[in-house]
Amino acid sequence: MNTSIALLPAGSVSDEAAKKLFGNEKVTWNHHRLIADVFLSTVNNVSQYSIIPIENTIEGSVSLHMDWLVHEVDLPIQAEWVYPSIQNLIGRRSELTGADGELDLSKIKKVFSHPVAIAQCLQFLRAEMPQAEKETVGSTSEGVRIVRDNPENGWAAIGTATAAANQQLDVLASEITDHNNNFTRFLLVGNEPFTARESATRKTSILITLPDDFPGALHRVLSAFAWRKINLSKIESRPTKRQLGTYYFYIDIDMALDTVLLPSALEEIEALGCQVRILGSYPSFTYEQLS
Ligand SMILES: O=C(O)C(=O)Cc1ccccc1
Repeated sequence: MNTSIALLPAGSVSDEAAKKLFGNEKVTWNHHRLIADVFLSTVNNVSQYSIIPIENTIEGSVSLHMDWLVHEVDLPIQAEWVYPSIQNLIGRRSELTGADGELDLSKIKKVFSHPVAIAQCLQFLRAEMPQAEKETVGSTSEGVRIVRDNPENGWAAIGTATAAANQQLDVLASEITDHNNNFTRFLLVGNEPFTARESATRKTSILITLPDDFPGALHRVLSAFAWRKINLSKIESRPTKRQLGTYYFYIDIDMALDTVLLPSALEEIEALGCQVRILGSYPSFTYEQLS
């Protein structure tokens, strides 16, 4: 049977990244306009896995997606990998040329894209088309589709060169992100382990909620990892959504859950009165590993 995978629409960064992870595997792609539906497809057993962009070099964590992962669903992380986010300005050149026949970006009235893609290109937009309104949509490819369906409005989108080609639009400016070396970290979530590829690197993601009124609790949590020489690659606090000023900590650990020292570290943390939720223990792939 084919593996079925829910993800954002064809031509999105997620779509390109997904093809990199799955290579020549036989896969059925279930595309959705909204990330909520990408998650729900696996929750409802329509897909085996969902593909979630979770963090970006420029923008940091994608809060909406983190919130879905933590609060709305209970889908273990089965793999993570990184993929470059190369963004382009896309539209109809014929609609945006001046009397001299040159491309005139001051004719652009509105730019559509995913909020993370807009955030990656803010300086470019400010310098090149300060007049343009920005409108966020569910994915970069959705923005490109809207521009395709609405000619003669002076609209443009930020998206992949694949989306521009798919929708027969022009790349007006390529590689427009404000910083080079811009990568996005993707998660594969679902109930089945990912076995299509092997990686020597494994990671474990956990959520920790500290007990109330325990001065130094975070210090004690961190020292449970520190004295065992367990490396953490990320720690981020996010609101619990229950009361203003209460947080949980999202922690990525550079180690598989069954590595000797990790279970005892987590036991020590629970003994402090912390709640520990395991989000997954999974292989991690660099871009080079997938190329
Ligand atoms: O909208 C897309 O193309 C996505 O896959 C989400 C996204 C947007 C910007 C950078 C990385 C992922």
